[in-house]
Amino acid sequence: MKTYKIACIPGDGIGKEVVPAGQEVLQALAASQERFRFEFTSFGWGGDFYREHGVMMPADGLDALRGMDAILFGSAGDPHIPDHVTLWGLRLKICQGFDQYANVRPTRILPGIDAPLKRCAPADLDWVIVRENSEGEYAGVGGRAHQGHPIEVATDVSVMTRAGVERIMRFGFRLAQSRPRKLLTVVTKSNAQRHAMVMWDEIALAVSREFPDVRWEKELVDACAARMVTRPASLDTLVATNLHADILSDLAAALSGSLGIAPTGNIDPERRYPSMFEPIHGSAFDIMGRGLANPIGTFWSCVMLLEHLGETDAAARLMAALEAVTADPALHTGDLGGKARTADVTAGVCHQLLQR
Ligand SMILES: NC(=O)C1=CN([C@@H]2O[C@H](COP(=O)(O)OP(=O)(O)OC[C@H]3O[C@@H](n4cnc5c(N)ncnc54)[C@H](O)[C@@H]3O)[C@@H](O)[C@H]2O)C=CC1
Ligand SMILES: CC(=O)C(=O)O
Ligand SMILES: [K+]
Ligand SMILES: [Mn+2]
Repeated sequence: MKTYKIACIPGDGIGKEVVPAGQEVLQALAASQERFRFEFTSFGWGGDFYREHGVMMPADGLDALRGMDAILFGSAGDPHIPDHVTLWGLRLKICQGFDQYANVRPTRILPGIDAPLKRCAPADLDWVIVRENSEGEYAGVGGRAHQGHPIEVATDVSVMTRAGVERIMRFGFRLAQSRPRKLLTVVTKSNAQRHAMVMWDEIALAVSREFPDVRWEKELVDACAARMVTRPASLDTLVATNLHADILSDLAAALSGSLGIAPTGNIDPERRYPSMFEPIHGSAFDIMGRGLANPIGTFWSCVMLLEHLGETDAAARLMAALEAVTADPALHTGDLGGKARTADVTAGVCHQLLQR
């Protein structure tokens, strides 16, 4: 029997609630079959670690993760530490350190979920957003000088490289090609951003020639946001920059019912390093520590983790189990208008798995 080594990094806030829930569900899945087992290693990195050691994770933390088959992540973000310190000290350190350049964010309206768009049937919203995850607006390049003085200056420079854009475009086209509609929307802003985004468009055109069977189009990001609301069925696969896709994917999650359902994979497509799976939401300061967090986004991220490991049957079983749970309004958490707690939803999914 195979053993997969999984690193669990709950991080902060509701990450500490949803990652253990994800582990419980993966454990139930493993117990229900004979093909594989999991060996979990938990890392207590994040805000508490920062208070004790002055850093979000140890300097050699990446070495501890390097030999893992995958990483299950919660959230970086603590109410008492600046957000840029927590995010850069943990999540971005891992994403950049392991060059997880493709961030994949599927969105669907799951069974039983009351999504907010009145003219959008569940079948009308089935998207995957591919987010560039290594450079662009979150390259980390910039600086601040003369702090507090009237002449203070601060920059966050968006950096795009030909290599970085080519690889994410190729990933986006390949993903679009693997989906039934073979349709890719390249999100851009090349009217106002006249250098890097123009290169982005040119590279999209060049890479498109490698995929003659994929229909593709360009859409400016502002219009794309509107189109997600007015014509959701016209979209399928999207590729966008780090910042654009960050914002569009929270919108996508909300349009599908809640930020609490949406999953993501921070993928190294070349498999040089472990990939990292997490719900797209953050620490949710307003509900943390109370057992109210929706764990579905984490469970769906576990489905993506299993697909990445090549365990497609197990992934499909877990997806079916969590869809059976969303179909039952008695198992909806507060973000979905229900009264269930994290533990109820988790028990519900485990129960489904043991039945299947
Ligand atoms: N990948 C990561 O580590 C991320 C970290 N963050 C960090 O998290 C902190 C809080 O950020 P916010 O902007 O407030 O975003 P957030 O995603 O934590 O919360 C936004 C809203 O959605 C709700 N929500 C989110 N996930 C939920 C769930 N699973 N169940 C029920 N309700 C849920 C929250 O209660 C809140 O009202 C910040 O420090 C931010 O930097 C934010 C996003 C991603
Ligand atoms: C940090 C953040 O908002 C994200 O990873 O989506
Ligand atoms: K997260
Ligand atoms: Mn985000």
